[in-house]
Amino acid sequence: MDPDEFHKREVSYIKNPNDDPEIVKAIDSFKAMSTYIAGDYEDGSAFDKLNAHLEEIESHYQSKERNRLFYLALPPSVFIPVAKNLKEHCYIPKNGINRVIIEKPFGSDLDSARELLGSVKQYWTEDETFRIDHYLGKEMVKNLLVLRFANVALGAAWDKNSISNVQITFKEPFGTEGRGGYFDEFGIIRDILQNHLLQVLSILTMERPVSFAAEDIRDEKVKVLRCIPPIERDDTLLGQYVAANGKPGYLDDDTVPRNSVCPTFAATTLWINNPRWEGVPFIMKAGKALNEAKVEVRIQFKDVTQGIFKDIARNELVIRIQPSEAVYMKLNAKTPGLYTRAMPIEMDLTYKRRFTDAKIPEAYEALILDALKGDHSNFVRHDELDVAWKIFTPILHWIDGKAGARPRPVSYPYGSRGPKELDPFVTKYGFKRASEGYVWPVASLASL
Ligand SMILES: NC(=O)C1=CN([C@@H]2O[C@H](COP(=O)(O)OP(=O)(O)OC[C@H]3O[C@@H](n4cnc5c(N)ncnc54)[C@H](OP(=O)(O)O)[C@@H]3O)[C@@H](O)[C@H]2O)C=CC1
Ligand SMILES: O=C1O[C@H](COP(=O)(O)O)[C@@H](O)[C@H](O)[C@H]1O
Repeated sequence: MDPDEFHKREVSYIKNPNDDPEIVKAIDSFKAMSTYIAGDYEDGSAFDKLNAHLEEIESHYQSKERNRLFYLALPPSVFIPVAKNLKEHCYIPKNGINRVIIEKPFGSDLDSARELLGSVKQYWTEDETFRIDHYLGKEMVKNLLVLRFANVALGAAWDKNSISNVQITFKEPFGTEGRGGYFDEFGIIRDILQNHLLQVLSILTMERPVSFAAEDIRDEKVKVLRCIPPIERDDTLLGQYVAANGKPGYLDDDTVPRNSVCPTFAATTLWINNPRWEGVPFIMKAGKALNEAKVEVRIQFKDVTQGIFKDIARNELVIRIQPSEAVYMKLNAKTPGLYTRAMPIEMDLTYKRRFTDAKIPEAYEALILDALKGDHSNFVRHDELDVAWKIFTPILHWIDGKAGARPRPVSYPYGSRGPKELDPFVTKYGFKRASEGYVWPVASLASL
């Protein structure tokens, strides 16, 4: 492929470059040459092909000085050699800026992540390295910082005194669909919880950063993550989907090893040992082949003290990351009319209705632009990764069978909400379904 094609492919992530002079400047200052997608190199000849590519790029750009951004989405086996080759063949040593965006997996446990980090560091400095977690580019994840720190009302209730429990949920309505071979090595915890959901959790719970500077934000994220002890087995529920509703089970995927006990669903509760969050359960749950596509944060506030109101619904703040971004707060209000009766209502910010002409950027679009600008705020720092692996490694080793027999996930039908054990699991941590009897939108009061 003509190396200029790489640039086009990279820039094509940014949908409307001409809308904003800053974006045009950032793109012009970089000729991002290389988008290595894992799929391009998945066969055995991966390394040879990459070498050929690098030579091609090298000869094409030899005489031209330009800044360079490399995007590496590669299987671990070729990752380090490529990082090394890029440094040796394509690096601009003088008067140029070199940056490398790296995709997960960043290792598979604490030791392997440290080894990987160490190897990359031999060639690329922390300043040049952009570890991407595309959840950090999602509009609603970026909004967390503003919601939390630009609203005194929310800030005042953001702690153990007001909050009973928090759920961070990822649901996908499809299974591995022939990609089970890849998935089976990782499982749902490495695929979703250890990175995407933990990133959401850290922004949700960190203290206010001194400024919007990347290091100030990342310092606060690391600080709160360091307060989280490794996940306990008793705080974990693992599931695997089975055939139902005419859809195949996980083990029916030909690329999945027979009798695999890889979890395709996990719910796990994290605890934050600091004065703000002590005792508040943070339940992360993620699964494939579930009943819907949804990623949300559900913050459930405590019950009102008994007295004038009994059996009243709890307040809940829902931050829906996708699909259809929304923030809604469930409150109680008087039903209109002559009598005083409380009913749950919602204060609703649905983006499509409120921001009718807004263009919400794709996560990758926003992040690649950040990398072009050299802004690390929404990329994962090395110590953040280290502490994330500290939290998850013991439970992963248990699941991998490194601490005795491998745990067997409970089964759940394709297209369901998850294992039947899920509702007792979340109830154990104080979750009470606030929506029982909740009608939205309310068409008629008489129906209530
Ligand atoms: N802006 C908007 O679009 C707004 C929409 N609404 C709508 O109002 C309705 C109520 O809102 P909301 O509370 O968010 O949604 P739900 O009533 O679907 O409640 C969601 C919560 O209850 C759990 N849950 C769902 N079904 C069951 C079940 N059968 N048994 C036990 N637990 C269950 C879910 O768990 P899990 O996630 O694990 O399935 C989740 O924690 C929804 O239809 C929502 O779309 C309300 C306000 C604003
Ligand atoms: O990183 C991953 O994320 C996707 C889900 O991303 P989203 O932007 O569609 O929410 C998931 O399907 C994939 O398994 C995982 O590797």
